[in-house]
Amino acid sequence: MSLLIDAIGELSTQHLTGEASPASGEGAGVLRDAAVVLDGERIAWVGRSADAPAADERFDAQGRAVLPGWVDSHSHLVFAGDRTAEFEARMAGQAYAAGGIGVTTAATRAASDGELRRLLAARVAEAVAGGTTYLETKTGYGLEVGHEARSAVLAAEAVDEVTYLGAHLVPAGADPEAYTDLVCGPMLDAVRPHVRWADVFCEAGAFTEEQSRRVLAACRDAGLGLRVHGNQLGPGAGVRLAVEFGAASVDHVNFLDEGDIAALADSWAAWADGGAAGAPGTVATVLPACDLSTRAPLAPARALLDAGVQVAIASNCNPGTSYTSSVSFCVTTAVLQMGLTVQEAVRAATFGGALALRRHVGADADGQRAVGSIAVGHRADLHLLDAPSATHLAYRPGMPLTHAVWRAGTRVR
Ligand SMILES: N=CN[C@@H](CCC(=O)O)C(=O)O
Ligand SMILES: [Zn+2]
Repeated sequence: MSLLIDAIGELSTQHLTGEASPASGEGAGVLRDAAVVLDGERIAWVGRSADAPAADERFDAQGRAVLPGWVDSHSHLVFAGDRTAEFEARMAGQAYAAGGIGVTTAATRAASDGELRRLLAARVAEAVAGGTTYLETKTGYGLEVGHEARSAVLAAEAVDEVTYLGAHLVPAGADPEAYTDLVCGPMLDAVRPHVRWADVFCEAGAFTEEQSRRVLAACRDAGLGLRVHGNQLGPGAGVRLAVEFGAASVDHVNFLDEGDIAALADSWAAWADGGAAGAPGTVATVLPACDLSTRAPLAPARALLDAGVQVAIASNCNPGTSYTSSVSFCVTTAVLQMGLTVQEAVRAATFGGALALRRHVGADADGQRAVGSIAVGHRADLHLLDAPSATHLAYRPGMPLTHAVWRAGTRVR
């Protein structure tokens, strides 16, 4: 069954320069008076409305804007409980500290499988309703072999990509070195069949550089892709470790020095913008909602882009630092407060997220279609705004602009 989405006022393709998009013949960026044909789960055609082929059905976009669905490459959705009191204390001037993770860990361990499954499904539904079509989430509120494995299993049922974050916090009373051994050994073995990625919170109050290095090495040796929570609460080793280990992404990046930015930029030196040649480097993932909720200095997204670093924007939805899955809100904030243009922010929240999850091109070894950009053969993940252009995301902050969402060719909102 094919569907022609016609009369699109503005189409943000975000596809790579040089990548085939035969119908349009244009490079990365924006098409006006456009149309897209979906065929099953894939995009079959992209181009001008006037040239659109016939399809089984037609949807009239009535001049509205279409973007790729948001690719949310950083969230922590497997949790129970609430941290309102901690948030209120923070708004009264208290600083965020990693220890709050322990509160959520206790509530999560106490929840039944059914309760966690219900909470997770509701959170995924909220994300989709806001235009997210591809979603990563992490373990990290189990912090014990059985509970981490349970979180991984439940996450794998509900989202597209699962990350093992046993190295989120050393549980109260545990010896840090012995806990790191557990994360690198029995816990990793239990979680491994259910996850594609591993992450470590390399920060004061969480895991030291040496402990983080051990976790990254063990998880790399187990065949997992790597990600790092780094430089969130202060300067530190997270960014450099991420680059050294070839991590796909380092996330937060609030406290960077020139050397950190140079290391990230160097990681992209061999990557051609065409995406066909050279290995991608380490994406810098910024989390604007988290920065606001923790009253942290905003991550230097503008400086990172100017240095040639590929940037992603993600929600970091979690009960401690960022209790929102609204990528639209994050994009708005990146434009209004981080100095990105609208198209830079849209790209970071679509193509950038896909790059951070290494799902940005073609069909990979898993046979999965590319996400995060609109090009022939890619997965048909589209976000139709109730607005004539993506600029309205920043021009009309906070307004409910998600009009329709297609995920793998199916209308989900
Ligand atoms: N920084 C580490 N982890 C989460 C917060 C987790 C929590 O406080 O519950 C984050 O990405 O912000
Ligand atoms: Zn996080």
